[in-house]
Amino acid sequence: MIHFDQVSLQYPSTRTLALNRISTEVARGEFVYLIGHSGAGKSSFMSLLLKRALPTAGEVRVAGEPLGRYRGGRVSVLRRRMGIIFQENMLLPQLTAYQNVAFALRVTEAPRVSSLGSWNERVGTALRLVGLEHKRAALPHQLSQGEQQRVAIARAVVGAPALLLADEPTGNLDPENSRDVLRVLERVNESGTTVLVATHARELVESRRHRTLTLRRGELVRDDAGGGYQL
Ligand SMILES: Nc1ncnc2c1ncn2[C@@H]1O[C@H](COP(=O)(O)OP(=O)(O)OP(=O)(O)O)[C@@H](O)[C@H]1O
Repeated sequence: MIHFDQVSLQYPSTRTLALNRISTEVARGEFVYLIGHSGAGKSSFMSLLLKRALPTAGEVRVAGEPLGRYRGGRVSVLRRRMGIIFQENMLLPQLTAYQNVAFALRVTEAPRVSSLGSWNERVGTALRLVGLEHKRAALPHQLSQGEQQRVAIARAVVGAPALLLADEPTGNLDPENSRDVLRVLERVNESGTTVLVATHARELVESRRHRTLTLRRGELVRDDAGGGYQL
C-alpha cells in the first residue's frame, strides 16, 4: 500500500533534511505506528504521502502507483483515496455529527447511491463504527474531545479509503480518550483499511502492540514487528 524507496526530503527554505534515505513498505491491511520525537520527521512522512511535499530524492508509491504520476487535478484524486485525521479534529462547528460526516461525501461528490449504500446508510455505518450513532444530532461543542475525534474518524472513513493516515490523533486527548481513539482506529483497520498513525506518544503505542516504525532526526532507525494485544 505504501512504498518508500530511498526517500529524502530537504526543505528548500531552511535546508533541513527532514527525511534521509527512507526505505520501507507498509502492506495492504497493516496497522503501523510511526513514532519519534518532535522534529523527527513524522509529519514530513505524512506530507509526502499526501503530496503536500515532494521528495528531493527517491520515490514514494501508494497502491503501486508512483506519486510523481499524480499531477495537477489528479492530486485531489490521490487525497480522496485516503482518509486523513489530524490532532485538531477540524469539525464544522455549525453542523451536527451526522452532517459533518455527510459533508465528506458531499465535497467528494460521492454518488448518492452506490454499492456501499445510500449516503444515509454510509454515514450511519461510519458513526456506528466509531460508537456514536446515538450522538448523530449533536453539535461538536456538545461532544467531548474524544467523541469529536471519533466523529473526525467517521468523516475520514465514510468514503471507504484504502488508506487512513492519522497525524497525532490523540494529541489533544487524555489517556482514556486516547485509548478509545486507538481502539476505534484498530476497528477501522479490522474492516480492511490500512492504517498509519504518527505519534510521539510512545507509551500509548507500547500498550497496543502493532508494528512500529521509529524515526530519529529524519532516519528510520527501527522497525519493530507487533504481535497480539495488551489491553
Ligand atoms: N515546511 C517546512 N519548512 C522547513 N522546515 C520544516 C518544515 N516542516 C518541517 N520542517 C523541519 O523538518 C524537520 C521534521 O519536521 P516534522 O514536522 O516532519 O517532524 P515531526 O516528527 O512531525 O515533529 P512533531 O512531532 O513536532 O510534529 C524539523 O526539523 C522541522 O523543523
